[in-house]
Amino acid sequence: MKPLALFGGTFDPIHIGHLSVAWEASELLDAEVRLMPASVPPHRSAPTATAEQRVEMLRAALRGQSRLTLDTRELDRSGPSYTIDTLEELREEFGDRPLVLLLGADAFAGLRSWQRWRDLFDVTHIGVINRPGVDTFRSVELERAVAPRRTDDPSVVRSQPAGRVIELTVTPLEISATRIRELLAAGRDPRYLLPAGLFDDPSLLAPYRELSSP
Ligand SMILES: Nc1ncnc2c1ncn2[C@@H]1O[C@H](COP(=O)(O)OP(=O)(O)OP(=O)(O)O)[C@@H](O)[C@H]1O
Ligand SMILES: O=C(O)c1ccc[n+]([C@@H]2O[C@H](COP(=O)([O-])O)[C@@H](O)[C@H]2O)c1
Repeated sequence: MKPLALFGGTFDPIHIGHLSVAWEASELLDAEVRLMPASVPPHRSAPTATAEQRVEMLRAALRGQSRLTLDTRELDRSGPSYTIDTLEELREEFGDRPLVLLLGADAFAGLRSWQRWRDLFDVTHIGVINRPGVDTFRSVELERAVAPRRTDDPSVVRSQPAGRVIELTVTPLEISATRIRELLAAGRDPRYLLPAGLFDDPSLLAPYRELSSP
């Protein structure tokens, strides 16, 4: 069955790195991929842009293609957007369809500090995406914990609803939202690090440009 993959993030703002790795993950898994903005991202300070502003940027970024779509369900909940709550809700909705939680290697490295992290494997597979400068299995404890679940075969992921960890090797792109916020705050114009749609409406990037205003 065609898997449904969820790529959660703060997307403050969405950048070309997110889009490119999500696109390649969708090809590698032959999956439908949804970008899923966190309303209140756990484990980090409040984003610069509001949830509504981040969703507007995502809409602008995703325009003109249909492979990647938007899932705003986390905006309907108050409090921290714990992934386990979201995935349990998705499991209820999608029955036995394979679900894959896509995580960049840096996000995956912190998995053991997540809310009820072990329960995630009851409801989803995890697809780990390489990221420049991050050793995907740098934590021996995490490597040991997931070793029995690892596979490099997408057909295994397609044949069961949850419980496996698959490494997805994508074109590495050293782009981060932190760097983009710094550039915008410095009055720079990171045109080719951001999707073109974000430049169509000047109000979309205003929250970051305002950081440099006196
Ligand atoms: N260039 C990239 N390559 C691979 N994965 C990425 C890349 N950028 C972001 N991700 C992944 O996308 C998800 C959402 O990331 P997030 O929205 O926090 O972006 P970020 O660029 O890491 O932001 P920030 O710099 O603000 O921490 C995470 O799983 C993260 O690991
Ligand atoms: O559920 C948790 O405890 C948890 C802890 C940290 C991060 N997450 C999720 O991981 C995704 C990436 O987070 P971030 O902070 O790198 O944008 C995003 O969907 C977050 O909601 C989830």
